[in-house]
Amino acid sequence: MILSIDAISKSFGGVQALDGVTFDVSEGTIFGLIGPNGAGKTTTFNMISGMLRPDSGEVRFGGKRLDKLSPDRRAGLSIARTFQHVQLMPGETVIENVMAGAHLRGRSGMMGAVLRLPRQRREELAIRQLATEALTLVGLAKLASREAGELAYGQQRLIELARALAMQPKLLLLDEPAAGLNDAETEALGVLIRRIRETGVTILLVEHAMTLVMGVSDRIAVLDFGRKIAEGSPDEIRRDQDVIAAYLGVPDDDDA
Ligand SMILES: Nc1ncnc2c1ncn2[C@@H]1O[C@H](COP(=O)(O)OP(=O)(O)OP(=O)(O)O)[C@@H](O)[C@H]1O
Repeated sequence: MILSIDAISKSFGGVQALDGVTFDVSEGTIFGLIGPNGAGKTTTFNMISGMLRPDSGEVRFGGKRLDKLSPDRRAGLSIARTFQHVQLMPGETVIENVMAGAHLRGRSGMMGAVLRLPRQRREELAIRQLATEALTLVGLAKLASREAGELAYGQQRLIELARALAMQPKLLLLDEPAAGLNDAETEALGVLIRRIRETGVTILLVEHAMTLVMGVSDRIAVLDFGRKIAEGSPDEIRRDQDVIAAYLGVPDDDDA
């Protein structure tokens, strides 16, 4: 298992956002995390990306405890994420935005900049190359020198995705990547997400667009009121009575 979520719980004041959620993600697969509004998807996502720590439970990546690591140590791990809302530098070119992702993993620090210029030049070229490959994968290579802020919204989301890919992640966390996209763009995104998996990247997908999740995920976990109510293949999830009830808003009589 590349990622193991083991009995994580989290409350915010009086709200139990997560209550003992457990699931495992196998390497090289696409794992969908779904659930109605307020189910705890973002909270789970933020615990994997390191923005939040669980009150209890463990998050392990490649066997290492993520929930114990400082933000600095996490930065060295091969986990990249995209955001629900586009976070680009609109005045910079497309490729500069993507290179900003790769820069995070560049090894020349301040001293390197002063003492080893040639090496830094080499790194710069390598980063540019990584960024170009990422842009090619998402289909934006031709727009590399355009200003990011000038592109259409759907393309800006792809720049974000390319920036995450330029980090060469083993695990890619996608937070509602289809938000704001039209049907054709969402379909194209599905093809792209599968293509990214083919390069060996493991993907965790939090998404409301059901057709996308059902179409690309190898496995899906469903959260409702902070608990996992189902896990399985897209077909199993589609037929699951608890899942159907949760989405239809049928009152939960579990605690009878
Ligand atoms: N920082 C916070 N402070 C207080 N309550 C929070 C905080 N973050 C989340 N919550 C609450 O925790 C619960 C789970 O929220 P979360 O955002 O994880 O759900 P979600 O499944 O991502 O929902 P959505 O689909 O609407 O984004 C909700 O009741 C939410 O109001």
